Amino acid sequence: MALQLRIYVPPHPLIKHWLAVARDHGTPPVLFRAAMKELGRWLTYEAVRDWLPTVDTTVQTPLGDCEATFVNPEVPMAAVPILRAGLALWEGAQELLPLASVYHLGLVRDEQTLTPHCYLNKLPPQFAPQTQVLVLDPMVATGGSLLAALAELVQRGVDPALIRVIAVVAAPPALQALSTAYPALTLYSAMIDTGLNAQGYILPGLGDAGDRAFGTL
Ligand SMILES: O=P(O)(O)OC[C@H]1O[C@H](OP(=O)(O)OP(=O)(O)O)[C@H](O)[C@@H]1O
Ligand SMILES: O=c1cc[nH]c(=O)[nH]1
Ligand SMILES: [Mg+2]
Repeated sequence: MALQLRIYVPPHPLIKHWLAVARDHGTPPVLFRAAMKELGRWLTYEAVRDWLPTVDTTVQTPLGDCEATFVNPEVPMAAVPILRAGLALWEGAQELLPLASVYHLGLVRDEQTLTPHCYLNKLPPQFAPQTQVLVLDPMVATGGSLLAALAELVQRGVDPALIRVIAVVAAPPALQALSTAYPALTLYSAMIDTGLNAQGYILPGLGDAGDRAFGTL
């Protein structure tokens, strides 16, 4: 059977709540950052529930032996926040993935062409085999930035089937492009919105996530 992009919109009240806070145009940067942090936490919680590698063993409680399951620290785990706005999501995600190696990728869209320009690439030349990668990009609009990030990962040996993406708002043009280029990918998003405006912003979206997070409107 052919692979198909898997898109999950977790029906979680906390995700809905923090998305509403982030969308509200009156939300100041300090609260917007808090909302992105919470969205990063809960979307990651959902994204790793059947994905975090575990190892079964036994522990001794004060009263005796007990079967136990730990997160397996041997399996390589990487996180790739796409700057700037992905940093705000990572604030929450890092509390769930303290063992992940963090590789920052700085991408900014050209406002006219909407193509991404890379200004910082801290990815390693090659990832270890079987590395699981969580990519954090809050806005997936045209999908250009995410596609550029995925190309860098795959070029460095990452299996697309081992990549999970968390986003806050995704738009149909991006999902179409992702599904064609990376059918093995899995994406978790707080919401899928209707489309883009002429400037490439998601409608209704939440505006420019980077500017709102860092107060640079
Ligand atoms: O799907 P796309 O059309 O590529 O748009 C999505 C990108 O746009 C935003 O970044 P931006 O370029 O505004 O940089 P910033 O995070 O520094 O504001 C957002 O954080 C995504 O990375
Ligand atoms: O709506 C959008 C689209 C791209 N980048 C953003 O920050 N917001
Ligand atoms: Mg921006």
